[in-house]
Amino acid sequence: MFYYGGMTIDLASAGNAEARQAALAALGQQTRELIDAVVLTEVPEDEITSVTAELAALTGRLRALRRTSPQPFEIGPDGTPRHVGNAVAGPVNPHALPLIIESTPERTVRAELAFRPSHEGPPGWVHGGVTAMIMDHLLGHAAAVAGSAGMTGTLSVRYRRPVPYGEPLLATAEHTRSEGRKSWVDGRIALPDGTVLVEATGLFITPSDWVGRFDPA
Ligand SMILES: CCCCCCCCCCCCCC(=O)SCCNC(=O)CCNC(=O)[C@H](O)C(C)(C)COP(=O)(O)OP(=O)(O)OC[C@H]1O[C@@H](n2cnc3c(N)ncnc32)[C@H](O)[C@@H]1OP(=O)(O)O
Repeated sequence: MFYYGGMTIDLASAGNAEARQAALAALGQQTRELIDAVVLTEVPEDEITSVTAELAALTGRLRALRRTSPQPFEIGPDGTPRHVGNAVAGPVNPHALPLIIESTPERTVRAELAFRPSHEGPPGWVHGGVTAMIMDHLLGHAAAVAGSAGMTGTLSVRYRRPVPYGEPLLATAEHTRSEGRKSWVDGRIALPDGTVLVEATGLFITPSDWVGRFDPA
């Protein structure tokens, strides 16, 4: 079942929805590769102009039919959110890394990741807004798997060291406490040797009309 713009949709009756999502995910990945190719290209100007014209034609083909509502969203029985269109974790969204998040039996979360050249901020390093976005999402995911799915109320980020792109990193987060609809979550992005690069703390608030709707089994 998917929660979709206020409706619940039964996938079995949604035809080949999974095959379509797989095709969209492949398009998303190809587009990520395109973005990095654009950022890094050194081809001659006439080739850039030619590729730009081809991309304009391709864009027109995709625009021929457009959806007008959000992509489906669901929270699985273990509290894991799934939102294929999400800007951080959605496989069909080329803006997303995508962040692939695993939950531990203790309901902490972890994600191995590598930023891309298109995430550059300071020359040679990842943009601080991009790492904050990753932290926001991972902390929100940790709140959800702890049974406290909510919207970000506040996010505090401490940038301890510059973050490289193109290198394997590990992001982790854990729910620390809840009071009513408010939940606090801590997280970090670190090098494989454990050196912490970014630390974050977030307050997530469960909107009143979500209470009980997304409780994990
Ligand atoms: C669809 C299901 C999704 C599931 C999520 C998992 C997705 C995966 C991960 C995705 C992760 C990415 C996630 C994203 O990107 S979420 C996108 C970024 N965040 C937003 O857009 C949030 C926008 N704000 C709101 O929607 C509302 O203001 C919220 C829902 C936050 C509260 O509105 P609500 O009407 O419910 O609140 P209330 O007035 O009854 O107050 C209640 C209590 O909270 C306290 N308070 C209120 N606001 C703040 C604040 N900003 N800081 C500190 N405290 C605040 C308030 O003092 C009170 O405390 P107390 O007096 O009781 O002590």
